[in-house]
Amino acid sequence: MNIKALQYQVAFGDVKENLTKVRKQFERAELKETDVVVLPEMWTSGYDLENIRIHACQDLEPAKSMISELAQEYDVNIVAGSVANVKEDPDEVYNTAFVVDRKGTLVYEYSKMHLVPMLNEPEYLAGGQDKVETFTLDGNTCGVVICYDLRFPELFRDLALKGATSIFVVAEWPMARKAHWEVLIKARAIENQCYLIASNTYGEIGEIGGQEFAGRSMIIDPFGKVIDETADHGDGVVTGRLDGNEVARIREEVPIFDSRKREMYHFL
Ligand SMILES: NC(=O)CCC(=O)C(=O)O
Repeated sequence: MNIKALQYQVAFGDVKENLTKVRKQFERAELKETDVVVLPEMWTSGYDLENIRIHACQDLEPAKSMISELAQEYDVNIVAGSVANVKEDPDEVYNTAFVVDRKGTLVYEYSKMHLVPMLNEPEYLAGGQDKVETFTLDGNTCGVVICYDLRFPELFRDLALKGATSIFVVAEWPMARKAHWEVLIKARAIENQCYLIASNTYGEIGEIGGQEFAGRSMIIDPFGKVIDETADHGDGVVTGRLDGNEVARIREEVPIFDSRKREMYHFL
């Protein structure tokens, strides 16, 4: 699969502007021969949590319809980052990631289970209750997690054991903890011997003195090598070709899945 993960600045609390921005990013990204496009976290609203109910999508709309149109127009699968989203209960807003295939069909949806205390998410958002599952894009088994989830290796192991060979991380990761971002993305790829594809936003977002985000979107191979990365600042696209045979080769060379001792891991 040929992947492009987009790095751009999400507009704070402006859903209309953010929908337009995504269209423009698609126009600029030169998507010929691309199989999957990846967007960052909370891309319709940013972290405007005080007004999140106003900005929230309802059952992923209007974001899903626009993404579905783009998928068909460009003939690509889209790991559509995440959006603030209301489901049945109008009082609960989730941070929901979703994925559509080339036909524009929704193939997967996941609401962030680990809410970030450092960004006040638990005060404004509801935590997702569904277990993460894999989904298939062009015959490849994939998983998606959202930003702070990166700190929970159990989640990644669960996806790897369910067969994921590529895991997408959609993020608005702050500059204050950039060093963790870089190390953890690589660690999750190495320990699960799979591709990690991470899309982050960058720059100061919010009112004056708002949160600064770290950029540095990346694609890492199953041996931990950086295939491509962006700078900390500025719009950019990371590009990589993912090869299922490479995952199998690395897993044979360093056979950690065979060496696991499940019965010894008392916390499981
Ligand atoms: N948007 C996020 O989940 C940020 C996570 C974060 O700030 C951290 O893990 O550190």
